[in-house]
Amino acid sequence: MDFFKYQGTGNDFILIDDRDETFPASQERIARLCHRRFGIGADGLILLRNHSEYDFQMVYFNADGAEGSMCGNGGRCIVRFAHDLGLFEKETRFLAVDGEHYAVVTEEEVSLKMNEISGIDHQPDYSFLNTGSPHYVKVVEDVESMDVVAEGRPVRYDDRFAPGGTNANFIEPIGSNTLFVRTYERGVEDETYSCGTGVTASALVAHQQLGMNSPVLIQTIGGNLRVSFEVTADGSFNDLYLTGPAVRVFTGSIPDEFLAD
Ligand SMILES: N[C@@H](CCC[C@H](N)C(=O)O)C(=O)O
Repeated sequence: MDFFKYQGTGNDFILIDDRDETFPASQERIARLCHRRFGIGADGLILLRNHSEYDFQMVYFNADGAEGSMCGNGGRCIVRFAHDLGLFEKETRFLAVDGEHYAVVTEEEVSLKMNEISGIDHQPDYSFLNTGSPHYVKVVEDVESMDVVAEGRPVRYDDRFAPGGTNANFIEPIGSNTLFVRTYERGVEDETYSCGTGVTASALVAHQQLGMNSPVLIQTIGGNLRVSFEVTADGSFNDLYLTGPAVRVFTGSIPDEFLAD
């Protein structure tokens, strides 16, 4: 079976064209394919399937092999994949676990529309919101030198976010409208180079807590993204877009023994 590897600002994914629905999805198999020593290596695996009302459907699994909530960078990567497969020309609508998404591609970038966000829970030392996946966001000093795994893992498993847990983002303003964001990702159980739903959450928190305006520019370990949005009269965020590069990095074939039971 063929596979494709894409990355969006260093958040990397195995993409499978599963329009014939023959991929034998199991948690153990997907975790093995995502393993960086015993498999292909990736932060997640994404199936592209047919859907009668959309250009395609995205089915996302975290690196631990469990089906996940929405993945923003994965969403941008599957849009690039669908474009490479010739499923649309410039604009697309597809279905993901959190509903319909619209996206537009250029040569350099994929811009993905995220769902409207109605509220952010601001606590004294952190904020929490769901941008398709749950995100804790904390403003810190010197984010580049902090130990994201040591700080993020206890938050990910904290009782306040049980039973599902949360992703944990640490953000620092590095310009009037620019943030540096680092993320501990649930389901990868490590820091990733970038997290699209996390970056989106971070930009909205930065708007409310740090006075940043749309578009908020984001630096991650894996590259640059930007988040644009409109704020409605009731304080919700709509016309929310996550924009940045999404690139095919290689193609290959999964040996039959990996796919056999
Ligand atoms: N990398 C993702 C987030 C994927 C979901 C996350 N690991 C979770 O389980 O909440 C992104 O780019 O948004």
